[in-house]
Amino acid sequence: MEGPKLTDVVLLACGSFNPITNMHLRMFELARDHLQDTGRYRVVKGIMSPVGDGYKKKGLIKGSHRLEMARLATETSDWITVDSWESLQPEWVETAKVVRHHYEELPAAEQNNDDVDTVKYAKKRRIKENYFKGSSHQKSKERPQVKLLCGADVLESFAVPNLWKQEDIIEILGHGLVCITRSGCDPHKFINQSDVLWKYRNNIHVVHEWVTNDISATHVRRALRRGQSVKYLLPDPVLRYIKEHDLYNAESEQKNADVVLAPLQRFTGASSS
Ligand SMILES: Nc1ncnc2c1ncn2[C@@H]1O[C@H](COP(=O)(O)OP(=O)(O)OP(=O)(O)O)[C@@H](O)[C@H]1O
Ligand SMILES: NC(=O)c1ccc[n+]([C@@H]2O[C@H](COP(=O)(O)O)[C@@H](O)[C@H]2O)c1
Ligand SMILES: [Zn+2]
Repeated sequence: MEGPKLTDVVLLACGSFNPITNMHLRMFELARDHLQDTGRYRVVKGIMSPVGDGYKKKGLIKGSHRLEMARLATETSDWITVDSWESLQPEWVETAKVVRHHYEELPAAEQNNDDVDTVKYAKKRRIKENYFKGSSHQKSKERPQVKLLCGADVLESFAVPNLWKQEDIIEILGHGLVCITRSGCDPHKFINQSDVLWKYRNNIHVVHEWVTNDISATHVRRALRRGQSVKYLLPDPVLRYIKEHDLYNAESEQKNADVVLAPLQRFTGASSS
């Protein structure tokens, strides 16, 4: 007897990943379990998309280093990949456009082998096999859904004036969003208080992280500046890479210190001081 038809989903996480931490990786595992536990979805792939340097966030180190650390961190995963498209764009790209890009590009990308720079070949083959195994879209040629994966702080940032365009929020919610709880945030309350989020509430999956994990990249950078240990907060190969290139110090934290964050610049017309 055939079970219910599963909807294929690709999870897309956008962020600074400055640097990538174990919690960024856990987010994918938590989200996949949650979606698959509903009995409605099959998660075929995870994509991590580090933001470009044009985002201008304080302390944001070069995209090439953040990409490489993300690649090192995901080497042992057979379903989480790293994509460089966003970080290679000359200017900061709205997250809605990143979701659209992956939604439009995915089937083509899966059918040719030209993204070997983002995933090593053997790993790419495993992901491709997984992607097509028993896949509903293989027969129907249906595109998988691309759902944005984020922490509750990003969801709550939707309310920050001039940070997000309303039409972008609607486009993202149309695709669907998976939100991981984070200390200090109450996504259910936030959804209840926002008319637009309430309208799309069935497309928002809130994943409760019971083993509260407060790792933040800010904490990791601060500890590194102070010469404190960050071992076990991020994968060993990432830590080795950070040390080898001396990536985080007082100087790197001052990057973009006097610059307005790109979305605020774009949506208010503000510029650097
Ligand atoms: N501990 C956590 N719990 C839940 N979500 C998290 C956690 N850490 C990061 N995220 C999520 O991961 C994504 C990428 O986040 P980001 O690169 O900003 O990491 P961060 O740890 O929040 O860094 P920073 O402290 O520099 O803001 C965001 O969606 C963010 O909400
Ligand atoms: N309007 C928008 O599309 C918008 C605004 C703010 C942040 N973002 C994205 O959210 C992510 C947030 O990252 P941080 O939490 O590291 O700032 C980044 O990928 C950034 O591009 C998007
Ligand atoms: Zn953050």
